[in-house]
Amino acid sequence: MSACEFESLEKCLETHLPEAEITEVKRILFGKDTKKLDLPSCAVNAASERGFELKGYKFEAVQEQLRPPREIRVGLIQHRIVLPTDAPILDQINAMHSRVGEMVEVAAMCGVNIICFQETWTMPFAFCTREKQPWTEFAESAEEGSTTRFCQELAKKYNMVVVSPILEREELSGTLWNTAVVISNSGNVLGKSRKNHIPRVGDFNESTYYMEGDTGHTVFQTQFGKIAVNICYGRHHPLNWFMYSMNGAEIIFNPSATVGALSEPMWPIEARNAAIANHCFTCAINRVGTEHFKSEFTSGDGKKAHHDFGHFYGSSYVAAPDGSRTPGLSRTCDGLLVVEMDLNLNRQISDKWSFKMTGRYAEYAEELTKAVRRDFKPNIVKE
Ligand SMILES: NC(=O)NCCC(=O)O
Repeated sequence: MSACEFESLEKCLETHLPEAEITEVKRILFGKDTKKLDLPSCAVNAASERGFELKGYKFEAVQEQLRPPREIRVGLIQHRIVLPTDAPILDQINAMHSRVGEMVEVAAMCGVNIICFQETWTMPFAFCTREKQPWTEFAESAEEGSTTRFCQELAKKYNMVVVSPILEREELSGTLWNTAVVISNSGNVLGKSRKNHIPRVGDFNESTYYMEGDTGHTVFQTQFGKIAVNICYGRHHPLNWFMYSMNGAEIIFNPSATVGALSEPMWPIEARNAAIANHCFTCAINRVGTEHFKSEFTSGDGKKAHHDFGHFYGSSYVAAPDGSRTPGLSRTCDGLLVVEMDLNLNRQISDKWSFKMTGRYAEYAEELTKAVRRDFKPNIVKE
């Protein structure tokens, strides 16, 4: 079986492990069991008719005496590109709008309050090619572009916060950015968060296209909680997660595009670890499928030129501050993951483990300030 045919680790465990052992294996691998959500049959039927996986889970918190529960639902959407990469650009964008639109409608049936799409969701992940044309033509204004307009309609129609990661062209300067547009459930653009860390690994030649973000670690106060967006490669940087959390994020989304050969063993660990370390929820989203490009490109490793990036392995999941996590969506199919969470869990776990309280931030800040200077001398004691 090839990597792009293997459906999921969870399915494999369930198929092959004895009944008596599966509960213990899952407890050790995934933490406290997440209950399955009872999703409405209209949503289940619509997902099946429209050919995508629909899964729902619930993280619970203790009922407090003084604070009411803060239960909300998030939706994560992963999908493959709809049309071939050489179809006319507008057709590709429109096809993606239509696919994601029908998935968001199902999310609305499931009572989702905040939805997040995958990184640069309106286009193929063409940055492997290093060609500027035609790929930069997918870039749009974060405030006025057709994709933002489309998401504003969805947000208003379904009373849903929409996190829409796109390739952004800044209107005035023409500069390109990798940006998540955050649209309030009122339909207004609340703001945008630009990708802070640009990969320089494998075929991820993104530095050819856009710059490191200049929006810092913005947190967006929505009606359903405080959210932030740490785009893809930023998940390898623990301090990036940390800074969103320092600014008060209760949920950090990680819209991504990454391939199996490169990052799959890291995928289940990084966002989950960030949830633990920062006493918050994290939501990791990855696209699916293999995208074929007309012109061949090389990977600078002496191997033959090729037409694709490899397999994007999906496996989107949500992690909670207590270290538990949902099962992932499939590695191969389009899917919608609906997760109910009580945001009170963040403070409950913070009170239990106290990582935030016990962090020696003033000391780290002082030492880091020295460490980034040219005249820095590492603190090493020698005999
Ligand atoms: N899109 C992106 O930043 N990918 C980089 C590779 C990875 O972080 O797995």
